[in-house]
Amino acid sequence: MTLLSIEGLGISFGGLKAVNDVSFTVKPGEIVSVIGPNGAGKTTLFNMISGVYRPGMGKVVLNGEDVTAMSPHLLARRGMCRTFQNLQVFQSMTVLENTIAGYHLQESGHVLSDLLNLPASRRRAKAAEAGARELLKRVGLERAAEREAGSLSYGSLKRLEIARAMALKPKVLLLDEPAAGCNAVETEEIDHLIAEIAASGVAILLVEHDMKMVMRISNHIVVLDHGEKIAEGDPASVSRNPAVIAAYLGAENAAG
Ligand SMILES: Nc1ncnc2c1ncn2[C@@H]1O[C@H](COP(=O)(O)OP(=O)(O)OP(=O)(O)O)[C@@H](O)[C@H]1O
Repeated sequence: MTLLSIEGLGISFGGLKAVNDVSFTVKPGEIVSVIGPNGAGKTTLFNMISGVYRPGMGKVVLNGEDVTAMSPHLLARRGMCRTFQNLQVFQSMTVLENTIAGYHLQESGHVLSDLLNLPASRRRAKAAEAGARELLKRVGLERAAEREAGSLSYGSLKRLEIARAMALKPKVLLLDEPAAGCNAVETEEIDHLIAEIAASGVAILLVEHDMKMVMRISNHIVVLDHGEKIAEGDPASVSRNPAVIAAYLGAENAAG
């Protein structure tokens, strides 16, 4: 069963086709990665899928519903959440407070009862805290709950960001470079976390530069070059695909 369907997505900036006619699907529990050389269009594609950019062409279909260009907030309510390449955690809040903030993104319409501190709002706050502690356990940060987020290692911050997105109980989780800036040990911890989240039935869509990680954890890989999808398949077939090898070598030669 397809959960997320990307159908012919494209966008141009000025005359440049940053992404052109890209299609693929993601199933529950599957880890799909989007790779490609610098400037291939990965971030732009992610931004279209997650409602940050309005596509010039094509559709994003989530659970059978056309959600193209829907705001990130509405997408989250329908079960699609994302993390960002640059960490979006609140550095001066505790790890627990940051995770609880994830829960509040989900809610609206409770402002008055929260201001008046009514019983229902106290119940919600308690439930959010219990849920947040549970999530922190899942990402291995339960013992850091009361620490200021700013004092965490980079790898822990990345895991905190995943915990915060998980507070929204996503069916699809979009991860933008979850291992960027992490050392080998931290990357492996994030590997395990992503695999565990996928095993629980969440569909994962990943943009990541760490090729070893991509090859280790992906079920399916979509390769972009100059905005076009040039290949897709399992890690083994993609890594020996001549078009993929040429794209990466071409990018290396251009850089060198
Ligand atoms: N807002 C924008 N306005 C104009 N051009 C843009 C914009 N965003 C991206 N581009 C261009 O679109 C192309 C694709 O960029 P994008 O950042 O999506 O690539 P990428 O694969 O994510 O690259 P990287 O691996 O370096 O992050 C590039 O040529 C880039 O310069």
